Amino acid sequence: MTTTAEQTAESHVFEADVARLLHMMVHSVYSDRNVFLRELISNAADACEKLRYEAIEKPSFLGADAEGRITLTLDEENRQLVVEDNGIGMSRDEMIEALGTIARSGTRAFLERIEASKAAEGAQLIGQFGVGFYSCFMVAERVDVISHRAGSQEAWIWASDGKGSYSVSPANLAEVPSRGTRIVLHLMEDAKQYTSRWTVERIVKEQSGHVPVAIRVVEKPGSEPVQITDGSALWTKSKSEVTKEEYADFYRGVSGQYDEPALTVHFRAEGRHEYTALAFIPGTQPFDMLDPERKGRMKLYAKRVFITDDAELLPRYLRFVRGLVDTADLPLNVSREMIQESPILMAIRKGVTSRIITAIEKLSESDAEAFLKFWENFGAVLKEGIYDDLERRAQLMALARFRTSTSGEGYRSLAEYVKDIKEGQNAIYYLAGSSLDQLKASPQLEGFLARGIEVLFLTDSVDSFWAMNAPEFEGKAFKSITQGAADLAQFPKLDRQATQEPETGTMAKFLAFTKQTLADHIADVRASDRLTESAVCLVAPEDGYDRQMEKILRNAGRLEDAAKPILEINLVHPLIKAIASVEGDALYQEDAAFLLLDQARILDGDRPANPRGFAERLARVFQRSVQS
Ligand SMILES: Nc1ncnc2c1ncn2[C@@H]1O[C@H](COP(=O)(O)OP(=O)(O)OP(=O)(O)O)[C@@H](O)[C@H]1O
Repeated sequence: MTTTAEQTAESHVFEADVARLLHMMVHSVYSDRNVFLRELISNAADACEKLRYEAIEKPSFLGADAEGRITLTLDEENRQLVVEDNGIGMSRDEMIEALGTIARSGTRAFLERIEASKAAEGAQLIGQFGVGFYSCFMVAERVDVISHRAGSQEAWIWASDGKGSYSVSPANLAEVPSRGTRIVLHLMEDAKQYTSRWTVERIVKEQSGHVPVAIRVVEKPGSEPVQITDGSALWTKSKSEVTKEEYADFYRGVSGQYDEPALTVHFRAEGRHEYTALAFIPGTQPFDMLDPERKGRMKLYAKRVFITDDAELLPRYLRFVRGLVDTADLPLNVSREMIQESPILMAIRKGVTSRIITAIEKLSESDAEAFLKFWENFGAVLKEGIYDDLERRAQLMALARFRTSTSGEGYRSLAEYVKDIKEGQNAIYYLAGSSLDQLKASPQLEGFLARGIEVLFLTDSVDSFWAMNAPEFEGKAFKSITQGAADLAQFPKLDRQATQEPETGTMAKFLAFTKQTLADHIADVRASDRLTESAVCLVAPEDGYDRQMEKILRNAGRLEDAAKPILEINLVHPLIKAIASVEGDALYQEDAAFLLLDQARILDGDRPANPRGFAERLARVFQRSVQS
């Protein structure tokens, strides 16, 4: 650094989330420190690829130095490791943006989860997050980033000890690379092994052997560079030439995850469109998978030139897939915006989607255990396709697995449901809600359990949407058991003794009284055949939304006035019989009617509509029961 540069160094404070991430990294729960090298190499390779892309429009960016290159210089004496690339480089503003903030969505939620977790689980979470540039502070007590953006007449030095602030100062052009980024790691005492050629070479080959840019090592300052990987792109090889380990290494590089892929799909399409796709389904769930803002991360290459990772190469319901597509059909000088609308890309998207779904289908047939693990990780996202992708709806429904009233700890497919369906049953019954325990305790379920009729338990928020829209599976419509009439009378109860005919006269009067009393709150009161143990429950009217869908829409502020529900009453329940038999005490019966309604609300996980009124009525009824 020159004297002038030091004088003009500005100090900046890290954004709060960066400071938290750095703190965690340094006091680290994360034990595999080697990953910092992969993160830096991956950024360097991305920078080389971005340069190739920008140079299509501005060939002068390449000058006489066209080939992308990453150089690792080891300096044992000064305990330094330098990672240098001749890629696109960063301007001052880009540096401040990229190395002082975290742009990724879901970061705050991630940090909270990790801070609340135990050490071992935390380590795993960090792995899933993809620690990025900041991971170098696991091994370095100080980091200098010297960067020269292609085409710019300025270069900048970013420096930090990772403890809360960093400085940015202009660099002397004569002392910096003509283009690209040099990252100098001043290694901690206990990280000096990263100046050993043997160690570094081993880690690089293991973690980054297939990045598409050649990597060289300079054993000590002044030595000749030795190339250790050739930058040949793995996806251009044929499947038989690639080992499982090579695929796994490549997957880790492209996904930023540290696990094994659950499924690898690698193929070359020929004919109308020519392209190669290499796609992976991760073995574990990324921490931000359900984040609706989360983008897909399939990279698009054109003849091995990286174009963008923003090309929507897959439908949203496959956003957990990682990988790339390389095509010879796109002209390199096409703009990113035009790429989005290109018919070639649409054809590729269709082709890759089909191959991935077919691979998932094959997995479901060949390895039930692996498939269920996949389903537990990604089923909730894949199900969005049942709603979104009409063309593949039937295929996706066939893949779907569910907890049901008869599945126990296991899962059931819709085909299994239909195979075991009761004689005369025309619907696939479902119950939607936010937790399995709550669903299992639902009063609406009782009559179905008593008759041995299977009910799907739907706990993902996307479920209510597709279940309402999916017309049918193998000729059976989907029907929510919290909506409309249950029509269960035609199915005998498993335990026939339980049924008792209610006394119609008194009960009819009681039903009519309740209906009149609660008229402002409910659409109807009727005798229920879906209840066996509970006294009451609420269901939604036949047309409109079911109870869960109403809740989702209301919580999202998208439903002003929910339809009035229907109160169903179990006429053989001792409580109902007792209340109905108290004739001539209108105030008591009115209190009881309101309390029954509130009880049904509570059973649905809601609160009494008027807590004060509820408390007063409850007090009166208690008092009466003690006095009488
Ligand atoms: N060698 C480099 N050359 C140019 N830009 C770089 C370089 N290293 C980092 N950057 C910039 O810094 C940003 C932050 O890097 P970081 O590794 O933290 O996250 P990322 O690469 O965006 O995300 P991920 O690690 O999940 O892929 C990069 O997106 C890039 O813009």
